[in-house]
Amino acid sequence: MDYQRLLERIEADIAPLVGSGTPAEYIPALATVDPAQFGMAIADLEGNVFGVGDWRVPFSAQSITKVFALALALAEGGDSLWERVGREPSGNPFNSLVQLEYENGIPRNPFINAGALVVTDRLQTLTGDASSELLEFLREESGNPEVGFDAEVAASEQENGDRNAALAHFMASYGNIDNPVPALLDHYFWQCSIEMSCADLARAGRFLARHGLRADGTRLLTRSGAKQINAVMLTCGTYDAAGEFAYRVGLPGKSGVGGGIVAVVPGRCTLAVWSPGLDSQGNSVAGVAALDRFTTLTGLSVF
Ligand SMILES: NC(=O)CC[C@H](N)C(=O)O
Repeated sequence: MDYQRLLERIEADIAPLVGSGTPAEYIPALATVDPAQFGMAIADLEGNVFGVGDWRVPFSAQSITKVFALALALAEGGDSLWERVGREPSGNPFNSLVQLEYENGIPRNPFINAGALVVTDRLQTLTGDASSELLEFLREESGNPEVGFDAEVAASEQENGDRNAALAHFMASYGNIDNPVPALLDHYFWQCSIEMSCADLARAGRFLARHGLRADGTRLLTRSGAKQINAVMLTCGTYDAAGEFAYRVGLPGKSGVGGGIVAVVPGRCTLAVWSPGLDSQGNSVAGVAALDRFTTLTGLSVF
């Protein structure tokens, strides 16, 4: 398949949508990003990367990092993580508190903030330095040693982090957080602040398309483990829009409020798209439309 021509067609098709929606306003450092940007990249399993638009521009990966943190926590600590976090869609906004009390401090899934805090807590216990471990992993998988934290975004999240702090303290009251909450929040905010381009993210996500094999050919996850993460991405990766995303795109995907989305075609390729304007559920308007075009034009969905 000529991925380059395909990407150019998609870019032209969705051009009218670039700039629609609004960048995340609750994190001030993200609110000022120019919404009129769009990039998209495809990394195939032979090592090629194709891209259009702003595909080499680093942006705030935000919740996309939750997939990589989950993969690491499962690879290093095994399935006991699932005793502390579920695998069901929440049907609620990503930063919602409402289910936690009547579900005894067990978050619905690892991709809403509450669940991601549990995953980072687990990774912190396993490694002693969750955010640095994650950064190192992302550098290795993307092949880009320049991937780094954005200190301004991390500080902005910390200063406006009451909701995440509330989630973490509330889960700690149920015994579902092992580390001191301030240290956990620190690692979580640094994790969310990691800056990557579409090219970096498409490369870094290839282990999900390669059934668990890392960039260097070693195994991170079993074939079944990779399938399981892809399945949770499909059902929970875009929060309370996961049903709509599956309907339109038909691929496992994980979004972030920086406007990025990573999607996986198992056995074939990984896609990353970025455009900062978000819809009301926190997913990139032009990004979802571009992935919708991709599966519509190619038939490469999991269905
Ligand atoms: N959906 C997201 O990307 C949310 C991540 C953001 N850092 C938060 O914790 O609120």
